[in-house]
This record gives sequence, C-alpha cells and structure tokens, in this order.
Amino acid sequence: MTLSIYNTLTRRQEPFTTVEPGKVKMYCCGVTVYDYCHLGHARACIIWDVVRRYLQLIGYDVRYIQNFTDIDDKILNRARQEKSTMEAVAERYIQAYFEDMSRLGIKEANEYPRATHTMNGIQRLIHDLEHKGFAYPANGDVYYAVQKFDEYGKLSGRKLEDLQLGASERVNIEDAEYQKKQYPFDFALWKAVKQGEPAWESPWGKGRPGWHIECSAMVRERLGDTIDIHTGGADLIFPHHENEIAQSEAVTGKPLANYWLHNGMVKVDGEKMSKSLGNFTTIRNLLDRGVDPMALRLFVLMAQYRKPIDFTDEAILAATNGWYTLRQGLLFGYQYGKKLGTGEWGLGIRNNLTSNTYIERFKEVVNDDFNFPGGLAVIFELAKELIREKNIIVHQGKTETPPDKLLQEWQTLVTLADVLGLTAQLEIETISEDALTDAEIEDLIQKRQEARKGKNFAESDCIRDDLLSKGITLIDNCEGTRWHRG
Ligand SMILES: Nc1ncnc2c1ncn2[C@@H]1O[C@H](COP(=O)(O)OP(=O)(O)OP(=O)(O)O)[C@@H](O)[C@H]1O
Ligand SMILES: [Zn+2]
Repeated sequence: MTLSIYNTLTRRQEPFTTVEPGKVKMYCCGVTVYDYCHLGHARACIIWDVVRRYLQLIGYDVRYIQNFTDIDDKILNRARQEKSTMEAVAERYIQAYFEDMSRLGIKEANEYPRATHTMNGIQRLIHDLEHKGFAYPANGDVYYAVQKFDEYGKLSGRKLEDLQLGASERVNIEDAEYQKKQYPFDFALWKAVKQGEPAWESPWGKGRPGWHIECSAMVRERLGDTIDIHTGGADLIFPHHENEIAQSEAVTGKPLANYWLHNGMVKVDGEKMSKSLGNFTTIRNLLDRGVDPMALRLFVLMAQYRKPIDFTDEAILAATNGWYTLRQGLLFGYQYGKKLGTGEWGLGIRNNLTSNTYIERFKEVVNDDFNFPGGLAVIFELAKELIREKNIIVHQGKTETPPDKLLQEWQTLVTLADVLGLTAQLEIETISEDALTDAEIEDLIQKRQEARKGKNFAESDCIRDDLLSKGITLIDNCEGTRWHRG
C-alpha cells in the first residue's frame, strides 16, 4: 500500500500525491506566544514532527514551515499585566518554545516566520483582496466579505445560512466591530490602531493585522500559491483554516493546500486543554516532575492522531512503562554489541539499513493514514525480541542467535524508533570510557552550527543525534546552543 491520508477538505482518505514529484511543502499553524506550551501543543508538535520524519523516510524532500503568532490581544493583555511589552512577552515564550521542543526531540522547522516580520506580505494580500472585491475598509479596519467567496464553508462543512441560524446568542450587536461589518460573519483582515497598542503604517491607516491573514501571507511568501499539506489542531478548522482558504484562494484562484490534516485535541476531563481555559499542564512542568520526554512522545503516538486523547496520570504511567520496555531494546546494541564480538555497534547505524520485512511492515501500516500506533506495534515486537535475547545472554552468558541477525534487528529497531523520534540515551556510567570532553562537545556544536548555516540539515541532525546517543542534550535558543549531560 502506498501512502494515503485522510483529508479534512474532502472528508475522505486519499492517495497522497505531491505538486512537485518527490517534494512536500508543508505548513503548520504554530503557537500564539503568550505562555508556556502545554501538552496540547506538545501533541500537535510531536504529530507533525513525526509526519515530517515519516515522509522523509519514504523518500520525500520536505520543506516544513511553522509560524509564531507574535501579535494578538492575548499577548497584549499579558504585556499589560506584566507592565512589559508585546515584543518582550513574545520573545520570552518563543525562546521557551524552543527549549521545550528541544527537550521533546522535535526537529526544527526550516523556517519560523513571525506575524510582525510579515507585514509587507500581509498588506499585499489585503490589498489584492480589496482590489478583487473580497474586502472592504471600514473606519480604519478592513474586513473580508465572506458572502463574496462562493466556497466559504467548504473545509468545515458550515454553511453561512446555518451560522446565521445559530448566531443570535453569539453576535454582540453592541460590539464596535459588529457595527462596522457589512455582514455579521465578515472577519477582520486589518484592525485600526487602539491607544497604547503597537501599530504599523498601512494604506488603511495605522493598525495591525487580524490573525487569519498572517498564515495566508506566510504560506504565499514562503511556499507559494499551492502547498501539499496544511496542518493544525482540529480546533483551527473553523474559523481559522476556513478563513485562510477564503483569503488565499480568492486572490490566487488556486487551492491553498491539497491536503488538510488536523490533529485531535488533548483533553482534560472531556474539555480541550487550553491556555484560555487555564486547565493546562505545561510541557516543562511535566518533564520537570521527572516524566521522560520519550514517554510523553509515546503517550501521544499510542493514539490515532485524529482522535481526542485524555490526559491522565494513568495514561502517562502506561506510556512510561511502555518507554522502559522500548528503551531496553534500544540500548541492546550499545550494551551487548561488543560482547557479541562484532565490534562497536553504535557506529554507522544510519548507513547500514536496507529494506527488510520489519521496515516493510512498518511502512505498510503507517501508510494507512499515518497509523503510528500500528507502527509502534512493529517496533515493540522488535524490542521484545531483543529483550528476550538480552535475558538469554544475561542468564546463559551467550545466545545461539547469529550476531549479524541481532545487529540487523537492533539497527532496524533504532532506525524505526528514530522515525517516531524515540531515541534512548546511554547512562553516563556506561559511556565513561569514551565520554567526550567539554571542548570536544563545543567543537561538534560549532560544526553543527556551520552545517545549519550551510542548510545542511541532514548533517546537523546527525551531529545532534550522535551527541544525544552519547548522553549530551542540545538546547537551541536565540542566543545559540546550550548543552547538558544526561
Ligand atoms: N488541547 C490541544 N490539543 C491538541 N492541539 C492543540 C491543543 N491546544 C492547541 N493545540 C494546537 O496547538 C497549536 C497552537 O495553538 P494556540 O497557540 O492557539 O493554543 P491554545 O492553547 O489553543 O490557545 P488558546 O487557549 O489561547 O486558544 C494549534 O495548531 C492548535 O490547534
Ligand atoms: Zn494558521
């Protein structure tokens, strides 16, 4: 079976094809930066990270862009509460984002555009919409006229007539915005400046962009008119993604994205985990309590990505137990490779892997709409096989299974687990003989920096992963790269 994925737009599972052969352009709606990331964000980031890694495994060259919404009422409120500025609040939480995601082993996007750095693209798009009759100015604001876009509602399946029926309790007719709109469901592309708020010059007067327009502008600027995959949480289908489609497609006349993918929500007692609702556990809080980042990854990957999942202590405990099992399998080669007499097993994992039945089974199952739980079952089968061998070695001193077979199984396990971002670190004691010095680590970080500058991300990832396998964790932030052992 080749890859087929469920497309929210068509409500069907479809064979995956790309605009350009062998290349995937992928855009993911990122976080609004006014607080630490919670487990809902962790789920979204882990799922799209793994989707990206899997597409790479099956041979695609993936260009992955994720934005930061760094201008928004919630950021301004936070800045007011703290007597700080929007920039300072945004910067702090962007930095925190990178720290948290690095702890979870999320690969960096190719670019992280920010709304405040995209003003020209945003204004150009609004101008084009106005020019084509899809937008109208009103007292310094600019609104999108949803009734002008015939296909409005095609993603979410919501029709304007239905919205109208249920609207009476939701629309506040006293609201200043409402008074400026020609139609209640029109939405703001540009908002006139309010006292004390940051603002940019524009043809419509000083002001700032609405939320939806930033993503349309960033996709257009960084990836072009039509991309292959647009992702985000299911909470964004309406209105955010519906509005992105309306904005982009009205201007270009082309599909914004061929496949729309949405992750299910992380819930707490049946309600969406959310910053606004305040019912959230942050990633750093959970990890600082001692939960292994890999257990959190497993918690996410054990569920089908579109289904909601409940965050409970029991679920994290189950994932942690699963991780301890998998970890034993992943460490097998490091611990017993030498003993089995085939040299240092940790070396050259990446280069040695050829197709085999486990890899084919893994692909077969994951090709069915990114069935990661199914892929995990193959991975656990391998891990358990290696643990069985380990027990034989521990109790009998040796195993009858040929070392080459074990080496291949172990390499397969490490490679497939790596596709899901699941990597095991050796305890410091077990590597003390050949532990790197601080200077050697700094040297490798420098090499990685250079590889990144040269856009050689395969090499930079390789250096990071090799360091990780030696118990060294890298944390990237705006000032550079920090590291710690263990
Ligand atoms: N509970 C959740 N489960 C899964 N994904 C989520 C969850 N909350 C947010 N996301 C996803 O994370 C990304 C960033 O979301 P955003 O910054 O708007 O967070 P939020 O917590 O929903 O914010 P707010 O509470 O202010 O609405 C989006 O793709 C969103 O769909
Ligand atoms: Zn978006």
